[in-house]
Amino acid sequence: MNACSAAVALVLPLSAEGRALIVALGVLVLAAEALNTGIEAAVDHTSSERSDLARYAKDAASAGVALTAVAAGLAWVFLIAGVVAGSPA
Ligand SMILES: Nc1ncnc2c1ncn2[C@@H]1O[C@H](COP(=O)(O)OP(=O)(O)OP(=O)(O)O)[C@@H](O)[C@H]1O
Repeated sequence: MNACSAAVALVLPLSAEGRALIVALGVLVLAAEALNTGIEAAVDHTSSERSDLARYAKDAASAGVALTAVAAGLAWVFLIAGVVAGSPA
């Protein structure tokens, strides 16, 4: 998904800043996914029992990933709107 996003950003007539934003947000999503994976592993290592704290930790980490993906999606919306409007994006 990130590779597709970066490839499309390179093909579309975006400014260097627009391309940098898309690539940087893609890397941020990967970083958030890595942190989420680490938190899931740490929680599972700590205990295999179900608990509210474990659920909170995993859900918060997962929400962090979702928020970075939303940020990347919003950046795409604004950049595409700029391309459609003919203004430099
Ligand atoms: N130890 C736990 N206690 C309470 N809720 C949990 C726990 N582990 C996971 N959950 C809940 O399940 C959701 C999915 O977690 P996760 O992706 O780790 O899968 P899982 O429930 O551990 O099952 P599986 O490992 O079989 O896929 C979490 O976002 C959280 O809401």
